[in-house]
Amino acid sequence: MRNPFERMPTVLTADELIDKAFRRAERAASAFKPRGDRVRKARQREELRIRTVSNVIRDNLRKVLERTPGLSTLPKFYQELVDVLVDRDTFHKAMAGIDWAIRMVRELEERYIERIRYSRDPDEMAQLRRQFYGRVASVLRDIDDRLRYLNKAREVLKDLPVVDLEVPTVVIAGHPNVGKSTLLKALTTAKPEIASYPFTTRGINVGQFEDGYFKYQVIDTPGLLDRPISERNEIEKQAILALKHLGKLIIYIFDPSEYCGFPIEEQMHLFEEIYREFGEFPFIVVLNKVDVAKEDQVKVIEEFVRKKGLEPIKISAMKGIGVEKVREEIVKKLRPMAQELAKKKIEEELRRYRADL
Ligand SMILES: Nc1nc2c(ncn2[C@@H]2O[C@H](COP(=O)(O)OP(=O)(O)OP(=O)(O)O)[C@@H](O)[C@H]2O)c(=O)[nH]1
Repeated sequence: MRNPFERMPTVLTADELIDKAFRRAERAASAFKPRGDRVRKARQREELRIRTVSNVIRDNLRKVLERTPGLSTLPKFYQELVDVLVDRDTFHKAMAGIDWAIRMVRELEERYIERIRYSRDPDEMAQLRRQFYGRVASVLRDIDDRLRYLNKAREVLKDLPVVDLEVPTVVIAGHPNVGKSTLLKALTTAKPEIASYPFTTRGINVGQFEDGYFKYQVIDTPGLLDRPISERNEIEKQAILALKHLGKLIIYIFDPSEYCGFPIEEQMHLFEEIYREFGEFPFIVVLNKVDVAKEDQVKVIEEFVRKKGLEPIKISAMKGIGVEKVREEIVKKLRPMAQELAKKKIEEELRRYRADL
């Protein structure tokens, strides 16, 4: 499980990169012991400065290009989130700007080295080298806006949630305090990992369990599927939509006891919205806190859910009652997909293995 932007390096501003390269060049020049007459010595030293500046800058920029994934190669889930966070067009222009700068610096390096080689005057060589510095600095300043944009983008992108896209995933929905994280903890064996998620202050909880053959992932999304979608702004809506590329099954939790602080009516309303929004997905409906809920409260919701053609599962996530049933239901609904994903993975490995032979 990895964040695709995990390896993206910090992007220095033009001035930071210029400083770094010039300092490195001075250090190299002062440690260097050239041989030969005065003219030869001067030439070697200036060449070294130019090569060092060019190498430091190009290495640094190349690393940014190499370690930043192409946006269109990302899985759909990440693409949707990236679109919420950064402007693709600006992002691509910034990357193209870096590519241009690398080529320009290389070209200037060759041009000025050649001119220094033809010179026989140490003062002129120093002047040429200073000219080279000036030209390089101006190339970098030309792309300063783009470098700054990429660094800002990096800061938000490296916080994208880390989820396993190769494991069939269940997304838990329902009002705050209905028991979403308690159910996640009861369902999954591992301690849930907290992954950050754009536009939520609390991050999403991710846990996994196995049925003996395959793995399943359960995700609790505080702040996302716990209040009416109609109240969200466009950006939040898109962050919610991204979940469609991740989850393949929704567990909706009701709290008939109303201890969560939301009346049953309101919970039904939220259910309707989420059921409509995620209509293409299978749903498991859970009635939690049956240890404290009143019989008539449970009945009202049961009837409401049955009218939708769904059979609710009564549980107490806290006491572990009914949790096994929920797990069985998840497996029943997602197993074909788990099989399919496992098959694909094996085929992929086989293909790679054959290609290596
Ligand atoms: N009596 C009872 N209380 C429960 C049960 N499940 C959860 N709770 C309690 O309900 C409260 C809320 O549970 P959480 O699991 O934090 O709820 P949540 O939906 O994850 O809440 P948010 O993270 O705010 O969205 C906690 O105090 C739990 O102890 C249950 O089955 N019975």
